[in-house]
Amino acid sequence: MRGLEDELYPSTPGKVKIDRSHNTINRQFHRCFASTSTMFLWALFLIALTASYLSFQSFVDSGSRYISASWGGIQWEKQVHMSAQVRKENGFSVLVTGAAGFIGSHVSLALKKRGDGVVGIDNFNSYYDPSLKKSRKALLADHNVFVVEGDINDVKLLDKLFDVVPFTHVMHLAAQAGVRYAIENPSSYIHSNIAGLVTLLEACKTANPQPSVVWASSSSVYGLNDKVPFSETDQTDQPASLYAATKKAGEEITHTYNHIYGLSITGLRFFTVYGPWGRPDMAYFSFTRNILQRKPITVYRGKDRVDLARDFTYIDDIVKGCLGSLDTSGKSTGSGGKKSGAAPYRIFNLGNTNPVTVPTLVDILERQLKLKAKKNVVEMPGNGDVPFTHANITAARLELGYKPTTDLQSGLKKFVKWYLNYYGYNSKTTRNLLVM
Ligand SMILES: O=C(O)[C@H]1O[C@H](OP(=O)(O)OP(=O)(O)OC[C@H]2O[C@@H](n3ccc(=O)[nH]c3=O)[C@H](O)[C@@H]2O)[C@H](O)[C@@H](O)[C@@H]1O
Repeated sequence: MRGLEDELYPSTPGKVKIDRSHNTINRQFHRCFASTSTMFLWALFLIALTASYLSFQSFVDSGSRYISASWGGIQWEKQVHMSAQVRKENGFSVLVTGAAGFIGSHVSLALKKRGDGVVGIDNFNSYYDPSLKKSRKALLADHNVFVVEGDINDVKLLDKLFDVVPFTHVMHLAAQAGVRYAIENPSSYIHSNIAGLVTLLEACKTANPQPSVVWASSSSVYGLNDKVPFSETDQTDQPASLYAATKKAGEEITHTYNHIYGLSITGLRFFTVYGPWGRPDMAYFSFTRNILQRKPITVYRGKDRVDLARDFTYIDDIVKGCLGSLDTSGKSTGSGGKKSGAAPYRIFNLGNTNPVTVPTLVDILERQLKLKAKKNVVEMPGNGDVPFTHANITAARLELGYKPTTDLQSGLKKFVKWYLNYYGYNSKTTRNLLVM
């Protein structure tokens, strides 16, 4: 049997000339020494191998979730400058975080179209297909909006951005979204929704001038609240998911920065936003995909066979609410990290005020796709979901002029049209698919 020592030498007979003239003691000493050093070398080799494997793994992991991109340099600064240029009197220069995301891309485009300067930042993580985010980035580039690839936890990057542009506003939409995914990956919610938020607020507080901050909270903060419709003054201390808990924490954290540093803060509780360029992880999107691919969909149902319901809100209505919030945000009062007076702190529901059940959502999609869904109806798992949401939007109507105008049927029609076009269901294929 060949030992470790033998493995280091060629096994082909005749290739090594063995010197048999040594005496036995010498030979034994040599063998013993050689075998110890060989084992030592092997151990070193194995340790090095393991270490490089582990570091490669962590590189792959971090790379796929938060694509590390390079930034900086004259050309880069020029792009940031150009993108931030304001093209109307009293226009804003807005830093939009999560700009390659669903809501972020729509808001960025709307701001740019009305003459505000916009710079985006997005980490292009792989929570859902990053190619969709890249397509949104390309669309924004066509409209002269530059999206910086980077993470809101990158202090140096944020400082650099505030150095290059004196942003008047920050529209903070970067987040780890998704209610049920928190079971699988809790730390990503802490990374983006807590640590990232604090890093961003630190940069805002130190910036001179301080920007006004409008940011995305969530209807999920109402958690197990059963008083309908949900009002901003209702209790929000019973979150049903870690996602909701991080959004609720965000409301408290932003309050602190408003109180201590005089940052103007507006938190928007979005209610299940849907529409073209949407998020593939959401029910309306994944149902559409599966129905078209003739795959089954899972429809959750509440206790006692009660249907779940959501106050589904169309993206264009949400964009109007975001712009209205920026327009009415009022100024931050601090400078150099010090507050010099009270600044606005506001929270608004942005919903549709017309909850629709999940089976009705499926019915509408079936009609629009002209295909029957293969439904698996199962009891809602205890993984963070809530049975229904319903927004009271009185405050947003009064203060932001917010008035949703798109019902679920019309909104889904626009979504389906976009979906078929984006995923290449050309008219011929679509005609084939449109058979019940
Ligand atoms: O309003 C909000 O604040 C939240 O809205 C959505 O969360 P959710 O309402 O759970 O949206 P979906 O994941 O699209 O689910 C909609 C409904 O479909 C149901 N559903 C979802 C997925 C599925 O496979 N089957 C199914 O029946 C859910 O239980 C829920 O009742 C977003 O995913 C969150 O990021 C956002 O913060």
